[in-house]
Amino acid sequence: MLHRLRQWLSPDLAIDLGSANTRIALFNQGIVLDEPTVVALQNGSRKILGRGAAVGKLARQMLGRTPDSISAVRPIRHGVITDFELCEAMLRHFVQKAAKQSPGFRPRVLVSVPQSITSVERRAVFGTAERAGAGSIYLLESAKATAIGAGMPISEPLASLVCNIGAGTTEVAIFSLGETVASCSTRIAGDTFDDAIVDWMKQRFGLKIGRQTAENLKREVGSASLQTSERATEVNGLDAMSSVPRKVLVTTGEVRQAIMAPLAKILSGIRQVLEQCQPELVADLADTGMVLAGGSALLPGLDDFFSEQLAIPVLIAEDPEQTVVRGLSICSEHLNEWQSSLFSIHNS
Ligand SMILES: Nc1ncnc2c1ncn2[C@@H]1O[C@H](COP(=O)(O)OP(=O)(O)OP(=O)(O)O)[C@@H](O)[C@H]1O
Repeated sequence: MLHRLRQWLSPDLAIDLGSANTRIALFNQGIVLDEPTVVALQNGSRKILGRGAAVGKLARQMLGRTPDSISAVRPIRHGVITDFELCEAMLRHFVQKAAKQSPGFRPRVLVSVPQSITSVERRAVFGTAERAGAGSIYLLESAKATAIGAGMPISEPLASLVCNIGAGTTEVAIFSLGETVASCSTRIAGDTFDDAIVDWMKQRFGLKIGRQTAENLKREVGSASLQTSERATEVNGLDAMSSVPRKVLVTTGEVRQAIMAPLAKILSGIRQVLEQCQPELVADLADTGMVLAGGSALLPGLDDFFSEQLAIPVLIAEDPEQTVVRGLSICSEHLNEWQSSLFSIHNS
């Protein structure tokens, strides 16, 4: 009864604070916010535009096409906070938007963090969440949140292999009996694919394009596998020599070539995780396979690519970009059960 009253006055929040997107789920209500992790500032100032409201979707519209007087900033890079002040202001805005809190009450929040986070970076997340209005704060590694969100049987004496490829980090882990048996966290993910496309367009076509155009190109015709049907799209850019606008036609095969180097690095990270494991557990994976999550799991053919290279089945989680926040949400509804997996601090 008391628990229900507290949830009514100040509902628990599960927050996936991602490099590209922030997602918030509320106790018993599911995902209530899904917005880009971006804030828009007046140039030369630290003030967020629109009296603090130019964050998320509104700020994203400004990214890449901002007038000279406005800059759009992502306060999280590779899964860790790089600009505390802006991250705090953004988070406060998102928390207020996600749930009405009764005066005097601070919500309990559960936030995902990369496995490779340092103790200093972890303290920064606690501090930022606290100043943004959180009461008790719990942190959970995003690989474990992914496995929970994907409904994997991580407490059983079986190997469960998960790979979450977001925008700024790739988190790979094998779980068995509730413990992390082997893991790897790299800063190669969707943003790296976009950078690789920018570089490749310059080398191959002598065309300069921005990151946003590269991301659109990846989403429109990108693929990781030869089995995906070939598509093509026209890309606008600036001629690298003459600086005049120019268009080129880019195909699926060309985007695949552009992102192959970062993809190979992610593959090598997964292989390293497999090598850290006992042969019996790795043998389980021939049946259980790997679950792929994170927004980059939406890249067509990524499951076929990993499946061919690793010779195990690969499944894409349902709504893969939401797997982490789903896992956090499940965890926040059963906090006692997952206590041993969490880092926490408590404020009144
Ligand atoms: N259809 C698609 N094809 C390829 N990539 C996609 C597609 N849709 C989204 N992405 C990529 O997914 C990434 C965003 O994923 P996600 O929202 O899981 O990241 P994040 O949680 O913000 O980042 P991180 O967990 O790394 O901090 C971006 O790089 C985006 O380009």
